[in-house]
Amino acid sequence: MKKQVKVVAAIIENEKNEILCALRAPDMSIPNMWEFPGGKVKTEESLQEALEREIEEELGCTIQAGDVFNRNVHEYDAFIIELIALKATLQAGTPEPKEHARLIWLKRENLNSLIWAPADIPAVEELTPSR
Ligand SMILES: Nc1nc2c([nH]c(=O)n2[C@H]2C[C@H](O)[C@@H](COP(=O)(O)OP(=O)(O)OP(=O)(O)O)O2)c(=O)[nH]1
Repeated sequence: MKKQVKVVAAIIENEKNEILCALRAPDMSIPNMWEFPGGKVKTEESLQEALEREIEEELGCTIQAGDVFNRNVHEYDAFIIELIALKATLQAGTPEPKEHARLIWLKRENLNSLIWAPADIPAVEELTPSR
């Protein structure tokens, strides 16, 4: 049976209505694809606690994690992911790519110019204006 992982990811929007996008590094799993930063939820953690911890570790800044925006179950070749995207707001510090290859802020209408990790597509679609 494939391993199942529960992953939280942050939809962080700045004052210019841009959303933070992160490029996975060549040495990460699912390499060279764009994602919303975050990571695996530990058993004792709430979704919000997990996301706040992961963002501190990965981006070196403090966020407040809010409500669930999108949930998607996706089957990769090697594992099954439950990807839970939460809205989040920056509280302190500036996001820096400690593990990612790059970070960029993009307007919603430009999100689909990136190559996203397949599990992220429903969240990207929900964020993207239909016309
Ligand atoms: N953080 C994050 N991970 C995502 C997204 N979409 C997606 O498929 N993933 C996958 C990539 C990873 O395999 C897994 C999250 O693991 P992680 O970011 O905690 O990375 P990790 O180093 O702990 O895991 P791993 O590389 O050892 O598998 O979920 C996303 O939007 N954000």
